[in-house]
Amino acid sequence: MTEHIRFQQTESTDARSVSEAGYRAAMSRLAGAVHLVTTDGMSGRAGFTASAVCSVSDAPPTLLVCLNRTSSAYPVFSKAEILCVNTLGASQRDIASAFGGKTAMDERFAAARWTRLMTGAPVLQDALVSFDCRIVARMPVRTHDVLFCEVEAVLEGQVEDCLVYANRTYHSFAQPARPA
Ligand SMILES: NC(=O)C1=CN([C@@H]2O[C@H](COP(=O)(O)OP(=O)(O)OC[C@H]3O[C@@H](n4cnc5c(N)ncnc54)[C@H](O)[C@@H]3O)[C@@H](O)[C@H]2O)C=CC1
Ligand SMILES: Cc1cc2nc3c(=O)[nH]c(=O)nc-3n(C[C@H](O)[C@H](O)[C@H](O)COP(=O)(O)O)c2cc1C
Repeated sequence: MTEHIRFQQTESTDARSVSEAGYRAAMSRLAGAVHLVTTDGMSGRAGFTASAVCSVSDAPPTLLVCLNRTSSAYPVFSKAEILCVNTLGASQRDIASAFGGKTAMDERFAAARWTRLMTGAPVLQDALVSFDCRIVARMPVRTHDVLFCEVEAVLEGQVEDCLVYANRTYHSFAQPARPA
């Protein structure tokens, strides 16, 4: 059962010093990993490209995903109990674009090959790493829902360069070798 957490909205002031466009321009300077967030089940199949993904806790392993409520994927995710966060490698920017909006859901999923782990959520074959999750809590914050997800299984793919999103474009980042 998903826990619904209430967010205390603070009073908005009319005289905002930072505009939406100014905030987005500032955020575009941050480099981040690119993920496909996917789900499948009674509520349907859906997926979207996401950069707003963050580790919350390692005990139990928990991450969060921020999903805009205007997204075409939202109606499905609002009822979903499971999801998979598939972190992309540098060779997967076409899949990132397909899931980045304005493409029909069936067409998005046809652009890649899929498998499953524990929960039944779609796991992208050849992802850099996939986190198979159960959604344990939701918090609506402003325009987005924050989904808190407990990680039930992890699949690490072949080591390749990471896909990075920065300055509104995709880049490759060489995965440093792991210390012995
Ligand atoms: N967190 C989110 O919801 C994100 C949404 N996007 C969406 O993808 C599309 C392409 O974006 P860009 O080419 O990067 O240009 P952009 O100027 O729309 O976004 C620049 C940066 O601002 C942030 N951002 C953008 N829209 C946001 C939103 N609605 N809520 C919170 N943060 C947001 C992200 O960090 C993004 O990398 C846009 O429609 C954008 O809204 C992109 C990145 C993150
Ligand atoms: C690089 C990138 C990162 C994105 N990150 C997020 C995100 O973290 N959360 C989100 O709700 N939308 C994010 N989006 C936007 C969604 O992928 C996209 O809007 C979504 O697929 C909905 O589009 P649609 O309504 O046409 O389906 C991102 C888009 C791109 C290109």
